[in-house]
Amino acid sequence: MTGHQNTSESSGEARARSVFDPADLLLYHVTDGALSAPRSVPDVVEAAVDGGVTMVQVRGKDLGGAEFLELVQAVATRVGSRVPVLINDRVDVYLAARERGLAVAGVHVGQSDIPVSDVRAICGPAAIVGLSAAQSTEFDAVRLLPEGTVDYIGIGAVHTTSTKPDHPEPLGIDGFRAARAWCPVPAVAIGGVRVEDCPPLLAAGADGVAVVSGICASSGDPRLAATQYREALGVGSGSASGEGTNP
Ligand SMILES: Cc1ncc(COP(=O)(O)OP(=O)(O)O)c(N)n1
Ligand SMILES: Cc1nc(C(=O)O)sc1CCOP(=O)(O)O
Ligand SMILES: [Mg+2]
Repeated sequence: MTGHQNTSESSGEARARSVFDPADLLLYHVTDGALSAPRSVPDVVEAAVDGGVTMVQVRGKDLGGAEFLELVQAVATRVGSRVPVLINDRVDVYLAARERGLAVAGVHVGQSDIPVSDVRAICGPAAIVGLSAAQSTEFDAVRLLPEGTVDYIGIGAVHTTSTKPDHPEPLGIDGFRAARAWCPVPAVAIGGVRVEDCPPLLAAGADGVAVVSGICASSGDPRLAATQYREALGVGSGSASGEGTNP
C-alpha cells in the first residue's frame, strides 16, 4: 500500500490524519465467506493480495460480533501491512480490532448504517472511512460534511449481482459516469464488475473497482483473477511489497 499513515499503535492515543491514497482503491476486494468456500476467507484474501489487490474489506453479514472479530483478526494477520484492511459496517469490531493491535485501517458504511459523521467521530481522523452512495442527493449530503469525513465513495450497483440481493438499482456504465461526475471524493465502482468492465469504468472516472465474486468465486483462482483485473486496469501484474505503512 502506498499512503496510509498513523503515528499511534493504540486506539486511545492521538493519531495523525491518515494520508488516504486513492491509488489504494484501484483493485479493492470485498470478502464473502459463502462464495469463497471451500476455501477460507483468509486464504482467498492472501492469494488475492499476492495477485495484486490493493485494498481489502472484510464483509460478513451473517456473522455475530465475536465471529466477525475473529475473521477480521485472521485476515488482518495474513495481510499485515501490505494493503489497507477495512471493516464492513461494524464500527465496534473496528475498535475492538484496534484494541487488539491489529492492522485494520478503517470502516465502510452504507446509507442505512451508522451515519458516516458518527463513524468518523468514533474512529478518529486516522481511519479510512468509506461510504456507499449513488444518488446526487447522497453526494450533496457528503458535500455538507466537514472536509475529510468521507475518504472515498463506493458507487453501485454497476450491474445487477446476486452477491448483494438488496443492491441499489443498476446504473450501467453510463449511470456510473454520471454519478462519478457528481461525486465530490474519490470513488470505486461496485456491483457485478467483471474484468471487461474495468477499461470503461476507468474511462468513466472510477478510481478503481470493488469486486467480490470476480475474485473469490470458488470456480476460480483468486490470485489469477486479481492479476487479470490488474491487467484490465492497466497496471499489469504485481503485488504489495510488504513494506506498507498500514496502519
Ligand atoms: C466499496 C463498497 N461499496 C459499497 C458497499 C456496499 O455497502 P452497503 O450499502 O452498506 O451494503 P453492505 O455491504 O453493508 O451490504 C461496500 N460494502 N463496499
Ligand atoms: C457489497 C456490494 N455493494 C454493492 C452496491 O451496489 O452497493 S454491490 C455489492 C456486491 C458486489 O459483489 P460482486 O462483485 O460479486 O458483484
Ligand atoms: Mg453496510
